[in-house]
Amino acid sequence: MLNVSDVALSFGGIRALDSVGFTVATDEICGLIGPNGAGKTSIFNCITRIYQPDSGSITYGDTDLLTVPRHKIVREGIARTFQNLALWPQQSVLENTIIGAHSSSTPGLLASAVGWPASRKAAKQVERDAWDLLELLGLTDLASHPAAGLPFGTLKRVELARALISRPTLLLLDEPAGGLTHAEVDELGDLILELRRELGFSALLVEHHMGMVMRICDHVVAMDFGRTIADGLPDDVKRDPAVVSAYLGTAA
Ligand SMILES: Nc1ncnc2c1ncn2[C@@H]1O[C@H](COP(=O)(O)OP(=O)(O)OP(=O)(O)O)[C@@H](O)[C@H]1O
Repeated sequence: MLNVSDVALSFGGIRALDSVGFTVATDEICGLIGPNGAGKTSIFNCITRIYQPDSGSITYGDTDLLTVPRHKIVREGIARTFQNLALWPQQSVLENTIIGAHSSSTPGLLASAVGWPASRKAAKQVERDAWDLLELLGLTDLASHPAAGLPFGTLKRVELARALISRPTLLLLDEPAGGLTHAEVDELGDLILELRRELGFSALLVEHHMGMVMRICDHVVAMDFGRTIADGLPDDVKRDPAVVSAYLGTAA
């Protein structure tokens, strides 16, 4: 499904990625782990077209993603969440969710502004989808609450709703457990598994929280110094000597 092959990327003299390769199969949750600076965010940014690799290939199904402009990546069925959340503080939970549809909905914003019937119909459908998602995420009661002032764990769920409104087939999750308490991390892990069951998608999960990675991932890829150093079942990758040594001698 997602196939990353031999990807290299440099920033001046810094080799951020140096031959990275892995695949994410349909309906699979794939964890991407590695110490700070290993290149995890850089590979995310290559997949979402923020960075252009120097060499290598990234395909999704039959599509060569390296030929897709950044603003059209959502139309390929790919959506992401952000480490530092990408929400509009003054907008409501419902509005923040609907915003995620605007890069993918047709007709677009211009047609909506003009008020074409087809666009009004599409807008109504998006709103219905948003309500369904809020229910699934336990956010219905907060639909009209501004994002500002909501607890961090709740904002993470709004961020998930914003990404899922475009009905992605591949969800890229950038450190979703960051800043959460242990109990919230467990809840989030359960929620991601439930969302996958209900909606059906593959996910690539960049995460430092090893407990979450081991619990919800079907498959784990480990990186260090811009290279893929291990790839396999979570328990096998956790015990891999190269992974243990990358985490400075402590078990990952
Ligand atoms: N825009 C940039 N300009 C220059 N160097 C960069 C840029 N982005 C990343 N790098 C460098 O590339 C390397 C890989 O960084 P990256 O952020 O991809 O690692 P990471 O595994 O996501 O780390 P972390 O877990 O800390 O988020 C690092 O040496 C980093 O300093």
